[in-house]
Amino acid sequence: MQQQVQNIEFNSSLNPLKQIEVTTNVHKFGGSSLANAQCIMRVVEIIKDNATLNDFIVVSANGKTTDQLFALFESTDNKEQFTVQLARLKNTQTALIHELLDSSQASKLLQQIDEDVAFIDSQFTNSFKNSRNDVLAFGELWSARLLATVLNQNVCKANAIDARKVLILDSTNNFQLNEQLSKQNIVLEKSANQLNILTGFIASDEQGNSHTLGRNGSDYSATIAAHLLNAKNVTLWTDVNGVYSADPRIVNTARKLFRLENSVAKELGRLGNPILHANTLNPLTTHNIHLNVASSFAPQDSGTEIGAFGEIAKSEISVTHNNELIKIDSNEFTAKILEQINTRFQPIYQCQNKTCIVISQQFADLALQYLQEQNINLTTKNVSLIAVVGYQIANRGEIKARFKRALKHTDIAQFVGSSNGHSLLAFFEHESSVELINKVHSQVTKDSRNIGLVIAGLGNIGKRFLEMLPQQLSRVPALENVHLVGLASSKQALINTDGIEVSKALELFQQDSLAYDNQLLLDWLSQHPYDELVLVDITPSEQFSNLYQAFFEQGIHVISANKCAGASSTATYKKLLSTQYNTGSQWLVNTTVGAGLPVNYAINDLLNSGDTINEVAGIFSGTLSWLFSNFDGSLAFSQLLLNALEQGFTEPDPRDDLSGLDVQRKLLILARLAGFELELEDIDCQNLVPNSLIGLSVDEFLGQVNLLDQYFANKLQEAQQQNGCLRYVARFSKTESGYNARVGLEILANDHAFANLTPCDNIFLLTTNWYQDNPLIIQGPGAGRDVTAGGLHSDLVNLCRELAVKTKEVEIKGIN
Ligand SMILES: NC(=O)C1=CN([C@@H]2O[C@H](COP(=O)(O)OP(=O)(O)OC[C@H]3O[C@@H](n4cnc5c(N)ncnc54)[C@H](O)[C@@H]3O)[C@@H](O)[C@H]2O)C=CC1
Ligand SMILES: N[C@@H](CC=O)C(=O)O
Repeated sequence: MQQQVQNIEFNSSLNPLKQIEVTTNVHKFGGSSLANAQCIMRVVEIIKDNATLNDFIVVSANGKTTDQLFALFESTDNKEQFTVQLARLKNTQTALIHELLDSSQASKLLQQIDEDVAFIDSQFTNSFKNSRNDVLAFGELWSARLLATVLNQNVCKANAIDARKVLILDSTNNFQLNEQLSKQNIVLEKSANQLNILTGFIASDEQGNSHTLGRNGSDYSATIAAHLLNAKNVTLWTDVNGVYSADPRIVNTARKLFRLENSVAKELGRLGNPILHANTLNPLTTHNIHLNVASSFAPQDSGTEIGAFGEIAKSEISVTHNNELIKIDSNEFTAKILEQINTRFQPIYQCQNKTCIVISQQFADLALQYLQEQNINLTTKNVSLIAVVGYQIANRGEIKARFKRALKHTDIAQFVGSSNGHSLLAFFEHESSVELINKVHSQVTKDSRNIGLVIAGLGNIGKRFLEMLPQQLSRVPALENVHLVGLASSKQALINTDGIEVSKALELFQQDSLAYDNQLLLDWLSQHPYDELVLVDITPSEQFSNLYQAFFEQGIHVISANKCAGASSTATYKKLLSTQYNTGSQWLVNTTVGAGLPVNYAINDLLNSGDTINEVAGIFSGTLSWLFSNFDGSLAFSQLLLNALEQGFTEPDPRDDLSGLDVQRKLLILARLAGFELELEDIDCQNLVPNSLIGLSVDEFLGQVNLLDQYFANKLQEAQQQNGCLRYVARFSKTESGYNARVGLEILANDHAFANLTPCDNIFLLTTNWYQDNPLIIQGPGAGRDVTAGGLHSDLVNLCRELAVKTKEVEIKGIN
């Protein structure tokens, strides 16, 4: 959370950014994010929403400017072509300036552009001999100056910094960063209480010569700056909304990886991942700096976070491929040559016997030139790579086996594990086909998605659900990627994005849980780093069920034992269903009626198969079933009620059973499921709680529970006089004009189907078009710890099966 600090001066006439002290964050915007005036204004909005004063903003050149600057060097023998290209560059910049700035702000920048263009023009005559990097630097310089001026005009004070005054490379040490000098410089150059806009991509040496940090070097500039500034976060704002489990342009089941372990991200970069470049992560490893990849086109999406994470993030697997590699074989590599290759050309692979290396084609010319100078005999070959990457994946036998299975019948040239253990590499002497990459991805990831599980309510049923969880997770394949990440009671919550050890969950909850309120819970849930989040509501709380709307809006799936939302007003219920439908979140409510009995599923199946429900009747309360089956006068009614409470059948407040409210809610849930629209009040309900016991607390009620006894003794006598028995019955039937619905105490004949249940059993009698004369009956225990917790587990498995086949259309700006 960002820290608010008072008393820092800022230009109050402008829309101020949040002001913070101490921590600096670095935001880097790539060329496509700054391609035109609209993009730049979008970046300004992102900065307003996400940056704080004293942050560093690192920029690439606008759009294709760097490509166009490179193109100038190809026209050194054609002045006419050169002039046209230079004019195009100038026009792009002047148009941006005019579009974005007031005339007073624009004039200074326009004058600078004129001077810069004149300088570039002057270099044509000497074929850019010594000024190549100076010319390339203009891309980032223009971009930084423009953004700083736009921010000054619209948001807050901003200061453009030429990175050549800051980042100094050591010409005596392979042009490595001179850290000490660069650190001093960045402190000197940065302006306090302003935004500092640093040019990406460029640096200089001690003599003041300009250098570039290679293609995509701006990411590297950003992480270097973060390292020098001891920053907390670096966000790479780009045109994709994260790192995917494979290139989403060719693998349409690729899923976004919300969190990547540092070493895995580094390995992806090393192997040529198009988003994480090889050098980018190097400066981050010494401090605990978080790196985020996010889309400037969809800033509200959560991107990929890279850092030191625990087991869940470490279990992520991805597939990367690279068709632009070159394999160099030689028996004459010496240790010294290999060392040079390692430092200068970032080899992807080096064979154990040191007779071959594989490097990216990007370095091929330079590497071959270097090897020629060493006078060694070698052969070269173009190769391609498919790599499976994951934390210590080389030690995960089952992944290796699946990868090999996918490669069966291919003419693979070599299959090896990387020396760091984080990747398995398959090399081919031809381009890897799209089909093969898809096959490998599907085999090794099994298209699985990480599912976070949050349990709210750790009482009677919640505890049992939790007890059953370890065995379920290890036994049921559909739950393979389910991770317990949150626990909540009414006042305390424990949230751990790295997962809560299931076998010690209650213990950890007792030790580490913190006080929370609904807003805090919602804030956390809205930022969860999982593909899917499932919340199991095992509370009796209406107030908690009021959060469902927000859960569904965020795409969170809900499994309810809590009946409040299912029995809420028609308006609320309909809104929940439509939100849930629109966001694709699922809502499973099987245990709200009949505990683990599959009555909800049966009604759904009948409707899906074209049947119509005409009547629903039965005994829907385990507690009332148990009480009236056992109530023969030998024990007082109150004594039996306390026994039911003890056995976990009753609601937390047993008056919810006795009042009929629980049965009324269940009948409403079933009637709605059957397609009828009605309110709770439309169901006639007989309340068995005398007025004198209604307003009391649960404890007070239990203290005076014997006040129930006389009434029920009388009722029992009445039933016995009629040769019948007492049962609390729910009845719903369709009529010509609508429906009849009531729940209440009835005297039934002793041979009635509802009269001969095992105590605690529920019975549901469904009369439908197809089950007309001989209604469908579902009967069995309808309350209790095991059957209810078991029913919730059944919902969880069904939900996870459904989620496993869910494939999301990958939406990436600039791609589709
Ligand atoms: N007992 C049974 O056989 C069945 C129960 N159910 C339902 O299961 C739910 C739980 O029942 P029990 O475990 O018996 O209740 P309980 O009273 O033993 O436990 C309820 C738990 O919910 C927590 N809680 C209450 N308000 C909360 C809130 N606002 N936020 C987070 N947590 C909150 C409490 O701290 C407690 O941990 C109820 O909705 C009940 O209707 C459903 C089917 C069968
Ligand atoms: N109290 C309820 C519990 C299940 O919903 C019952 O007794 O049926």
